[in-house]
Amino acid sequence: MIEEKSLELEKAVLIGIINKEQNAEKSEEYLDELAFLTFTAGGEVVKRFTQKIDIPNPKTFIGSGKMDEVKNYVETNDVGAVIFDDELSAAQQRNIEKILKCKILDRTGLILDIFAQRAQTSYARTQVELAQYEYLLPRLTGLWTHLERQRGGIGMRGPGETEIETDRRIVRDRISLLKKKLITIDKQMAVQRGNRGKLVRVALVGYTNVGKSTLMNVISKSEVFAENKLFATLDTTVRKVVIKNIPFLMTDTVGFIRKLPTQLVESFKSTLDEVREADLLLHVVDISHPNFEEHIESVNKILDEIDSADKPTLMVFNKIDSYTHTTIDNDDLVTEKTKEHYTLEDWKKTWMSKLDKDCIFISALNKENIDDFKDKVFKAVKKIHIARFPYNDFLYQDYE
Ligand SMILES: Nc1nc2c(ncn2[C@@H]2O[C@H](COP(=O)(O)OP(=O)(O)OP(=O)(O)O)[C@@H](O)[C@H]2O)c(=O)[nH]1
Ligand SMILES: [Mg+2]
Repeated sequence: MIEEKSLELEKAVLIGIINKEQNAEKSEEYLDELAFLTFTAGGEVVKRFTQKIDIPNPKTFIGSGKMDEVKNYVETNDVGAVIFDDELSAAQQRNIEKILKCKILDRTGLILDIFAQRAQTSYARTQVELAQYEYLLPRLTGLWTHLERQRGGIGMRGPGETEIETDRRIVRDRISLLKKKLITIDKQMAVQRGNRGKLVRVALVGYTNVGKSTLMNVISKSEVFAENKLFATLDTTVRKVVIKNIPFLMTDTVGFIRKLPTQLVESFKSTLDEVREADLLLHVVDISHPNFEEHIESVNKILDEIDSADKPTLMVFNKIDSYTHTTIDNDDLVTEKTKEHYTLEDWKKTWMSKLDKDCIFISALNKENIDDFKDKVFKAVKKIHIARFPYNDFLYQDYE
């Protein structure tokens, strides 16, 4: 496992940009998420910098004036890591490292670091390690190019070149070894999934930290680890659940995030197969999060990438207990009603008109509306169960 970029108890500075796609407010929200990621990785955010730029500087991402400002801060405040919200090229990362003389991470690197810290089973560790090497490979090339250029011309094929080649070869060998290892595990997992028989499979999906594991624990009386950090779950848990008289399988798995690194999506293929092979998705949403609609979009995008967007889906709006909204005074005739003024009832109406019965509002923590939730899951599972076991529907006589 490569863990050289661990952020344990480190002072960190965040850097984001403001441009046509993301205004100052959006940029701030993205940095909030980056701060939460940093906290999850064990770091402490001491300062944020933003810069208005449409086209990032190809050499240093941000402009030189801003870079001076950051450098000044980093030097006087003993900062250990500078974290960019956007993906840096290998060259940019190297250049910035030279200027700031501290650890430079981008969002992808940070997420990989969290996954590395949190992977428990050897299976999850193998998947993360593969993703880390895939991320490292192009950067390894970049790591050396400045030396190549310095040496220049004749004699360039000296030890530097050999070293890069050796390093690259080692990494490539490792990648192919890990891939082989994963193929073997994948096969075992596929057999395991096959052994589960024809039971209906339900998968909890959703953005990270929305309460999937908490809901799993409520429904299945299991004890999946849940906490207020991102990516608490990396491994998949499958439990047999019985509601009324139908048994089915419920899967809790890794949460999604905006711009989930492609390396991770690929190497977590087998974990995501649980989602791909599910008959029914429970898309859990944290309605108390100001960006929950964007979270839904990110999740849908990833579901689309893994060919699972068309599955029967129940939208589960969780954390209604902590939902808050801004109110407009009765005598205020100026303020326009926007989404931040929506009451929970407004949201219910909005989503019910969009999805009809395929949505439910609950609190997994306070067990609010859990009976209705179970009822909806039961009905959805029953529909699939009947289609699968057509001669077996006498089982449901009591529950028509
Ligand atoms: N207020 C409130 N908090 C909740 C509710 N459900 C879960 N939480 C909290 O939200 C946090 C995240 O819960 P998890 O169950 O770990 O979320 P998850 O979706 O499994 O997260 P990952 O595994 O990291 O993707 C924990 O601190 C929970 O206690 C809820 O209904 N209301
Ligand atoms: Mg979880």
